[in-house]
Amino acid sequence: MRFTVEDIDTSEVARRKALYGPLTEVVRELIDATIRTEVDDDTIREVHAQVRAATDRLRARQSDGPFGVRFTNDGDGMAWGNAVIGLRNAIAPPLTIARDPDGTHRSQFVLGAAYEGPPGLVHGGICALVLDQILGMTALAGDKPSFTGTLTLRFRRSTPLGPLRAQARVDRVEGVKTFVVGSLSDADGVTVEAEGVFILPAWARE
Ligand SMILES: CCCCCCCCCC(=O)SCCNC(=O)CCNC(=O)[C@H](O)C(C)(C)COP(=O)(O)OP(=O)(O)OC[C@H]1O[C@@H](n2cnc3c(N)ncnc32)[C@H](O)[C@@H]1OP(=O)(O)O
Repeated sequence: MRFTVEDIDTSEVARRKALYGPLTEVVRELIDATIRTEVDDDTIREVHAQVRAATDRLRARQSDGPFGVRFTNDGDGMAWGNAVIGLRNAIAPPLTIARDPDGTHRSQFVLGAAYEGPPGLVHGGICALVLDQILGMTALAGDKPSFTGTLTLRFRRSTPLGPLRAQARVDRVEGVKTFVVGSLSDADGVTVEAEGVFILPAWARE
């Protein structure tokens, strides 16, 4: 499992964020544009070649596998490949998740064309993805890892593409298990309710 420490300071983290963040954002836009474009065939072929060339340039030097979760010496996490919050992951919406003083976690975000399931609606698996992340981050206590054991969703009504909110809070802790509840909402209220059991895995127990 790729939890690693990188010997870098905050200014280097800031430099990398400023470098990679805009690249990821333009690729994210490219995904949306690829779905929605109605330009002519020749333009599609030209853009295909340009994207192919750009991809080949990036692949000239790359890591052997996924990004992993890296930490700085100060213990700051860099989950930059994460599918929901990753700074370097263009399929991540991305979510910025804030923690209230009482431990509740919240996020406001927009899900566009790349997350469609039924027409105009968010794919149910994407709802699960977002809720798994925010419930999982809510379950984390200190530097201990926490893995989703069971995630239960109730899709109360369809979730429209567009601006959304998610929130989560710890319901209770029983030994190595943290029970978290949360929801996904649009402007009219809750669309999906979630309950999760997050577990401190045996290999991380002292
Ligand atoms: C910045 C970084 C962001 C981090 C946020 C991450 C958010 C995303 C979270 C994820 O998506 S994690 C990836 C999806 N989950 C996994 O891949 C987990 C795969 N499963 C496992 O690794 C293990 O099965 C697991 C760690 C869940 C449990 O294995 P253990 O060997 O540690 O469990 P053990 O058998 O010791 O059981 C401990 C307790 O948990 C209970 N338990 C075990 N598996 C369970 C399960 N699946 N669901 C509910 N409860 C479970 C078990 O009954 C027992 O309860 P009691 O203490 O009351 O006896």
